Amino acid sequence: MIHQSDRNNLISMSDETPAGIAGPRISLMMHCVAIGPVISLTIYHVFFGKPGVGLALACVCAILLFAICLLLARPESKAHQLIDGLFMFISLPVLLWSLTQENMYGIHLIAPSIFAAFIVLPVRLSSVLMAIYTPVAIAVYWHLNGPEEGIRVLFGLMCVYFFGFGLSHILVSMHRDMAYSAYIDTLTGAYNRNRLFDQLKLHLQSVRRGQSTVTLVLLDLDHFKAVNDEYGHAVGDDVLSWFAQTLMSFTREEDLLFRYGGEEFLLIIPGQNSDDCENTITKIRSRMKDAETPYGLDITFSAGVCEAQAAKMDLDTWIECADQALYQAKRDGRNCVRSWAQSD
Ligand SMILES: Nc1nc2c(ncn2[C@@H]2O[C@H](COP(=O)(O)OP(=O)(O)OP(=O)(O)O)[C@@H](O)[C@H]2O)c(=O)[nH]1
Repeated sequence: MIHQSDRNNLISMSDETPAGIAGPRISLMMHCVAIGPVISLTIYHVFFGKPGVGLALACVCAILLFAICLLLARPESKAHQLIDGLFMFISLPVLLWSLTQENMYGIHLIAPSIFAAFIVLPVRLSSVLMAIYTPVAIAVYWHLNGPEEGIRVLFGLMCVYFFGFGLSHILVSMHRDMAYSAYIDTLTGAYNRNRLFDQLKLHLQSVRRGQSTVTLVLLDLDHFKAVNDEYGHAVGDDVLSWFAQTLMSFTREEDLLFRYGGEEFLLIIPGQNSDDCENTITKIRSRMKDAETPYGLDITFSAGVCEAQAAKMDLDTWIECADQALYQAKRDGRNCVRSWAQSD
């Protein structure tokens, strides 16, 4: 089982926007369609007051500027969200203010702007912001036009609010679930190989920059075939699941566990060198020995440890060296840990 905080970090729903998960091109189109009319109306009110060629040009320029800003910022980056936020925080009050003006120019754009906020802002932010903005817009309109008109707008805007709220949550949670099942091995709860190479690359880069020490551990259950043969595949599955979960409960938040193969797991342990790691695995082994195992089976594992060495290693050699150390542990009788430096 991977740590809860890490599951949450895998895809943080509160930071995601429906536009952002659609990919850069669709995202850009959705931003322009969603915010474009709101920008147009804002310029109209602030600079012109009545329609004309100047207004049209200003609107085109504003939307182009907006699109360029977004193109320069990576989707889902903080800069991207800042640009969205900035445009929404300028546009929404202007729309509200327009309700207090003669002819209430902005009334037709209040509903689209609420919807736009749900599409381009992070879900948590848009839910809170629009839960304040929608009643304020209704109250302003009600106050100026009386209860009969007010009730109509109330129904309309509340529908838009709940529709936008529901849609944005559905889209983002569907995306999160998809990303989750793409990264997590369902039997054990450990990460699967899809995420492994990205993480190894990131850690190797930080070692090369001299920023950290990272050690990789390959772990393999001993005589696991015998468990399957003697007790059946279902019991074997329970053992794998127990092993992964127990391992994760004995490691730190920043250690990442991957299911590397059938009964083979890989741990990335940042901040520990080879010796520290050997000690850690030895401690884990003795805690596991005392733990309650499924069906009271005697479960042991062998481990190969390899610290990343900036000058020498690429990804393949790093894993290969850990594999050699694991092979040595198996040759030395199993139920032990060997580090690559020793076995080399
Ligand atoms: N139940 C179950 N068994 C699996 C799974 N994946 C692989 N296996 C089994 O794991 C066993 C691995 O056997 P071996 O590679 O011979 O390893 P071992 O018996 O642990 O022997 P040593 O590693 O040398 O100690 C095979 O019997 C596979 O069928 C799985 O998802 N579930």
